[in-house]
Amino acid sequence: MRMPANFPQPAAHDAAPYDALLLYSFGGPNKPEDVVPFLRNVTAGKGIPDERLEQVGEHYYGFGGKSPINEQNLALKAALEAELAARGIDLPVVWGNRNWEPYTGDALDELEKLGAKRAVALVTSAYASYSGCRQYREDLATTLDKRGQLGPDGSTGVQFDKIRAYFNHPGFVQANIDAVVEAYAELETKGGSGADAKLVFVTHSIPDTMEAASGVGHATYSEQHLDVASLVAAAVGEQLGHDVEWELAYCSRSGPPSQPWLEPDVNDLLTERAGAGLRNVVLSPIGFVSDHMEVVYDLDTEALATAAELGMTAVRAGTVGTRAPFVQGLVDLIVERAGLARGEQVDEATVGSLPAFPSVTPPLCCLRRHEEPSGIPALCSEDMYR
Ligand SMILES: CC1=C(CCC(=O)O)c2cc3nc(cc4[nH]c(cc5[nH]c(cc1n2)c(C)c5CCC(=O)O)c(CCC(=O)O)c4C)C(CCC(=O)O)=C3C
Ligand SMILES: [Fe+2]
Repeated sequence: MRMPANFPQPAAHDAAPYDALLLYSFGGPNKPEDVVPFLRNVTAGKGIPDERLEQVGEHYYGFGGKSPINEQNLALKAALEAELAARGIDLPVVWGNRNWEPYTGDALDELEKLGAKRAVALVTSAYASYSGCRQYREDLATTLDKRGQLGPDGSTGVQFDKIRAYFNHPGFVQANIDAVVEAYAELETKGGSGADAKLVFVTHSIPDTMEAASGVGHATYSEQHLDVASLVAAAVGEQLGHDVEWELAYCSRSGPPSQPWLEPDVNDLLTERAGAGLRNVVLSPIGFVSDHMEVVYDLDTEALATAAELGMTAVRAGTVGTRAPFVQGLVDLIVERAGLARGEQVDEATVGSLPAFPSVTPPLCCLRRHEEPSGIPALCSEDMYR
């Protein structure tokens, strides 16, 4: 499939009816004392074994107790502000996180200070699953509820809409293509051979139950990744002038060993392929929008060490971060969502074989487990209790 060199740029638009943008992320610790309370926030009631938590804590301590995620979100916020300003769109950007400061509630305080009545939310997760979709929508509803701002009909202090899952938006895909092409060049400078390299896409593993539940009303989490992967591999192959063999692998599994999660783990895949003679690898972290802890630890520290032990030449491609096609694409998505909110016909740009995902999610969309409504309300859906 051919990717457009320049995906279409809409004319400058108003973002009405929105009066603010919520940049909504995961959060991460800023210093060693934050690590344990942060992990408690993340894992509240999720049955992650203590062993795993200690391990994950060590990953953070190895980086001075500080995750790169907060600075990256500030950089994304600045890039979004610059792109909005360049298009003449007056939309203040407010940042909030599910698991660390500034918390969702801090963002709601700020939105109130701005006098915002209707905000559009952008979550820093490109794919739809419980972790990247409903969990954010539940957190928003729960936080409003605690403030007495969630009415039984879903009416809220500030009203929220959300941009759709953007894994198949041309901006996100183009930014990944650019990053992978650069990684192939880097592989050559390290003495590797791009023509012999395998392109290994990597994303966050999730439990099989969460994968199954991610497919209500749309393709599942892994199917979304496979679509992006095949597009990126084909476009990279075209630019490099040779076929690119690729596979999808997973990282950052947690949970008890008895619980099945998506596989293969990236380290296991590398080990197996090395046995079959593979010597050159490009890792492309398509599952992550920036270089946060999973990327700098699970890939740069662990997977690259595995590759080195196996005698491979390996490089890790960049994440989309603040690359221009990605940031421009996000602003296109905000403009698109505003058009939908105004009841206009809009062009929902996509690439690949999957349709644009719904921005108002259908009932039972992206539950943690199949067909088990959690009883937790979730915003930006057709039915907030399902
Ligand atoms: C799909 C997915 C994304 C990608 C989408 C997205 O980007 O949002 C993501 C992102 C992130 N996950 C993060 C951190 C953690 N995730 C954990 C645990 C879990 N993640 C899960 C899934 C995902 N997680 C799941 C199914 C669990 C099991 C518990 C549960 O069912 O919820 C745990 C607990 C310990 C552990 O088990 O690892 C931690 C510390 C950070 C912050 C990193 C930083 O600080 O830089 C980020 C961005
Ligand atoms: Fe996670």
